[in-house]
Amino acid sequence: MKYIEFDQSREMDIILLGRVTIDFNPLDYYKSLVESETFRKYVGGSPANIAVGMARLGKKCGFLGKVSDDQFGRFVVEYFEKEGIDTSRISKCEHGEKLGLTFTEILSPTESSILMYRNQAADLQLSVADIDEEYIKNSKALLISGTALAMSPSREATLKALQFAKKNNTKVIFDIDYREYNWASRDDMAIYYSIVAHQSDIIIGSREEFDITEALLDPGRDDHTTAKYWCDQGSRIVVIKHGKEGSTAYTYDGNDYSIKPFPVKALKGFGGGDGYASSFLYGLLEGYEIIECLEMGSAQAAMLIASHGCSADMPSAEAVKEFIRESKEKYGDMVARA
Ligand SMILES: Nc1ncnc2c1ncn2[C@@H]1O[C@H](COP(=O)(O)OP(=O)(O)O)[C@@H](O)[C@H]1O
Ligand SMILES: O=C(O)C[C@@H](O)[C@H](O)C(=O)COP(=O)(O)O
Repeated sequence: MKYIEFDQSREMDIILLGRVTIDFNPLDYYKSLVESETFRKYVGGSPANIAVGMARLGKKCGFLGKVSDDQFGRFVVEYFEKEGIDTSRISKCEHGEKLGLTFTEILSPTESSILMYRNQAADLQLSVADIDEEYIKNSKALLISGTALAMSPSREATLKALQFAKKNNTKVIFDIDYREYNWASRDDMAIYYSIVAHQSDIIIGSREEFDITEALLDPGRDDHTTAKYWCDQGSRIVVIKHGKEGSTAYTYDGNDYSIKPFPVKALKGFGGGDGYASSFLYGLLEGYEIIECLEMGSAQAAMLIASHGCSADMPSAEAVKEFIRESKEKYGDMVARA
């Protein structure tokens, strides 16, 4: 059963809107950031990672974002171009705003944290003037990363993109992508997350992210109540992730499909979410059954957990499928059957 029908006549598969930044991941990991001395630089930011992920899987991606007018801004644009991502809607900041920087701390395979430098972050300078209807109309889907709603002018730009997507039947994917930085209050998060969630065809988030989104509605829901609420509001698929416990996709017809994480030798704790979104959405765009989308998402998430980088380590579709074949031989099926 296909839960979502994309307009296959459109040239672009997906536009990613929001944060593009730089990740600095320690090469001398398994110690604290206080002690780490050597870092490798990667393109970062959740929607940017997903753009690279989906481009490597073979999808035609475009990015709607803002970068600094300096060497780092050039680095990310050139990296995207090398990956075949359309950069025609990435513009430079004009008032000296700088790309956000993320220093990651990898204390152990299971304990990681991130430290973000996001004062006057370039990505949050995206403005309504940067959003044009034709671009959105030409894409099958638009992914909105929740952090883009944290501040003006990016907040209004995001809501403008959302309106054009709704008007033109461009499917809206909302990756709640909660990052505490740049938000003025929990109420602001609940207000803006829920505005977008109410209009999304697909919502992806962790339990904590749904709790934040629902804080002014009816806090304390369980997963089934959350999924039913958002599907009653018009969503076709609601994905709730539970880290190492696995994840479930709830569909508008009242069904749910669960997948366990693939066993893997973890290197770090982050990056899984972006790997997951890349393959899950790839599967949907390919017209796969939802359980196959989940299997690919969970597999790619595990591959990212085992890698040093996020964007740079995104695999090809063949590599994800090979990983699934090998894992199934060793460990059996990851589909959690009721
Ligand atoms: N240790 C792990 N081993 C294998 N897969 C994992 C591991 N931790 C997380 N994952 C996978 O990554 C996905 C996303 O992780 P999660 O922590 O839920 O989201 P996020 O990274 O966005 O915070 C999970 O649903 C799971 O499939
Ligand atoms: O999203 C960011 O700005 C930082 C990412 O580039 C980072 O590497 C990361 O934390 C990925 O996290 P996840 O995929 O949500 O686990």
